[in-house]
Amino acid sequence: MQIAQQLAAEAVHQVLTGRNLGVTLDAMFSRQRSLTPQQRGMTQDLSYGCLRQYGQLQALLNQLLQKPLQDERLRCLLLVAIYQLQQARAASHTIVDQAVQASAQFKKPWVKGLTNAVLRNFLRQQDVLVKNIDPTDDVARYSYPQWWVNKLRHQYPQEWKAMLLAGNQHPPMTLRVNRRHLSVEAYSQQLADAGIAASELGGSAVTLTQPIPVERIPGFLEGDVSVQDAGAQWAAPLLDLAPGMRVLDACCAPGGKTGHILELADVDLVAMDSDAGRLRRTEENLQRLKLKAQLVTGDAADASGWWDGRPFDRILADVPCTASGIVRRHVDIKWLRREADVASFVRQQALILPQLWQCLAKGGKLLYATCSVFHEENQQQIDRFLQQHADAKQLPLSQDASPHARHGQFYPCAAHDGFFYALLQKN
Ligand SMILES: C[S@@+](CC[C@H](N)C(=O)[O-])C[C@H]1O[C@@H](n2cnc3c(N)ncnc32)[C@H](O)[C@@H]1O
Repeated sequence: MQIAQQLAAEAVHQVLTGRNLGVTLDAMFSRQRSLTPQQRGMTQDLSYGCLRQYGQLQALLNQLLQKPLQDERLRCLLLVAIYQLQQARAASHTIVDQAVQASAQFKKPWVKGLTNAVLRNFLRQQDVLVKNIDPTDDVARYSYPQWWVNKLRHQYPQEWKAMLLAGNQHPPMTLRVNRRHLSVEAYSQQLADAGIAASELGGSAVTLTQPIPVERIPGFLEGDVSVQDAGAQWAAPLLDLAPGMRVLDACCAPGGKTGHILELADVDLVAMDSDAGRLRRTEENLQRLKLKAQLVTGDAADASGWWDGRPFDRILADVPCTASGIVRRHVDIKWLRREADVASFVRQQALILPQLWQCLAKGGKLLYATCSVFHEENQQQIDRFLQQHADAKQLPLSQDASPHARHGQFYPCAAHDGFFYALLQKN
């Protein structure tokens, strides 16, 4: 699987130069049409794994080098190979040989020798190298940027470590059963009949013990289920929907929560997003679920461009955010985000929220949602909004869905990603 090692190294390099991992892999796979599903799967596993542990891998590699490498692509190849050696899923000599051969592409006389020496030294000294990692080096210890560790340590003096570690786990595959089609119990039975181990998480959520390709999920193509993290599945029930309501799903794409809203109640739904491409994915999702909404392309920060003036009874504001709560699914976010991005998302959210508020009917409810764990985007944003809007009050959340939630902040844990929900009512 030399090709997977090389492609993963290239994908890691692309992420470290600022590109999104999913987009990078999609582009790679569409260029390399001859790859087998196994090769694609392995490329994905290696690039996700390497970025998940990047801080630690980097600290290990640095101990093995006498001076920093100038060639970033070579550095990424070594990081991927060290990750593979740590995982020990293939014979170590094969991993080393593949990396040595791959390093020939760098066309420098010393490079094969260096690759061979670094990786063989790693194998010989692995345990000592791990022990020698400086315990005060947070980046190496937790594999997050320093500013991220500092922020969480400051904002969550009790929980920060558990939150960082939860973000480094492999995410489970969780499904949402379309209860318009069948009950959770009936679907669990279908899974059991198909020999797929799973457990019910409450509400409409069922987690598979082992992730499987979507095409193999029973009833997926028929719209019986969708893939959605359990934390994201709280949004639609929190909206407290009733048939006939006029509902706005703002920042809806790719439509995970849009489908859930329509599964729960016969509402008149407007689903809007500024990204026309992502909105098409919302449309495809609704087609699969056989549900209908009015899809609108528009800027949530400027309601004059898309709102017809008729107030909404319910609004879901699933605003753009740092996505700091979902890093176990999107490992690249840890390395793509910069500290200054937090303030920039806070500014966007602060523009969107009052615009959506004016579209809400008196007595109506707006659910503000992020998939972030940073306070600035969450309760601090809401506190500022409440100070500026005398007609708004924050309601307690009716659902106590998770033992890992407090005051609307759902902490990332084994069962769900990190989310924040604030339910506001207009007086
Ligand atoms: C967190 S994602 C939404 C996820 C979606 N609600 C779901 O459950 O599948 C945020 C979305 O906000 C959209 N967005 C960002 N800025 C926006 C704006 N100013 N107006 C409308 N949509 C925006 C992005 O295109 C993105 O689709």
